[in-house]
Amino acid sequence: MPPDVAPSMIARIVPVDACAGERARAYLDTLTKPPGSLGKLEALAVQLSSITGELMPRVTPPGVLVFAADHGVAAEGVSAFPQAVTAQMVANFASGGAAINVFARQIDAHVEIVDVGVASNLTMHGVTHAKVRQGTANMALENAMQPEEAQAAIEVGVAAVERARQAGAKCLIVGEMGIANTTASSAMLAVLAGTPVAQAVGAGTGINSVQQAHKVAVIERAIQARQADPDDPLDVLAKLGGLEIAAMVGAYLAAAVHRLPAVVDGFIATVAALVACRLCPAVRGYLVFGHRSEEPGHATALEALDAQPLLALGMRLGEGSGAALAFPLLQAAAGMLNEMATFADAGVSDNNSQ
Ligand SMILES: O=C(O)c1ccc[n+]([C@@H]2O[C@H](COP(=O)([O-])O)[C@@H](O)[C@H]2O)c1
Ligand SMILES: Cc1cc2nc[nH]c2cc1C
Repeated sequence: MPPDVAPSMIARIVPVDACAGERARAYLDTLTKPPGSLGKLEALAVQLSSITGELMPRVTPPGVLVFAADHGVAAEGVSAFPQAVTAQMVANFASGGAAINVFARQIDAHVEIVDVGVASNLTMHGVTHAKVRQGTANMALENAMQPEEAQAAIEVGVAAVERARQAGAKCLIVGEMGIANTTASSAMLAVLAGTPVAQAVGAGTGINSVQQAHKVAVIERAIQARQADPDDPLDVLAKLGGLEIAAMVGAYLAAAVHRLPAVVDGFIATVAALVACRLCPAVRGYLVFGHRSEEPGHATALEALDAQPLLALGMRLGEGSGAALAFPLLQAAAGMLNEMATFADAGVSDNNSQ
């Protein structure tokens, strides 16, 4: 059995640098604006300094990582779309036609699509082959993954961050694609946050209320049968999770190891972030929450992480789309620290001059 990747990563994570954050906070008040007038952007600038340890943090170029995998629980009829759409969308990502491709081009991001567990064999150009298995098992009938498979999928996420870093990425935008992964995420969230399943379940890709009641029943049955330990995030991940969700956990851990800001996307991404933060609470400081998804469980997941996302655009797509759209705000926050003139530089009277 391979050595557990999560503990070895966790040992390398240090909390964000609060002193660097304080220096940025003080410096912001010397810039040519009334103190605090850039609101949440100032808090974001402070966070970027505390993540990188630098008064003048850099977030460009960003790297987009999209992890794709299938879910055995799709066989229970919990999604509005057939399982084949996962592979079809991976092909669409590879040819540059998906929303994430468009948004990534707008921010000059390098994009890597990683097959961590798509059910069919993919051979197209532009997809990294890192398949751990051909989709998870149906969690209603058996554990979604073996613990070693979850570990291997975490390792896929770690390795992808390493490649993004080698390619020069200064900020990570992490996304996913996987038909039925809202079912896995809702099950994980219900166990990890101790909330009723009905509160963690939504329409995903667009199921109706009758189908949603069925989805709740499938998840309740799976939770009852799997008996995942709520105090053991890796147990929850392996028994109820997904391969792409595990890869995202690995990506967030690796971002923290390398002191890179990671922009969290929607519901599935936030549940993965919750696993990473339960494994290592110091990861939380490295995460910037891009948007609030329409998926109702997202509110519960965000609350569990005490997170307030930057945007709320009524989106529920996934792929990293909401995180990519939030990225220009990180650019603005970093740009403020790097480029704004101080009162002294610009010869502008500050509020202590009268
Ligand atoms: O990111 C979100 O908040 C989000 C909310 C609902 C659906 N999705 C996407 O839709 C797919 C999962 O939906 P479903 O209905 O198949 O479970 C998966 O590919 C996700 O990327 C994503
Ligand atoms: C078309 C489609 C695109 C997606 N992107 C992320 N999840 C998705 C689900 C569907 C169904």
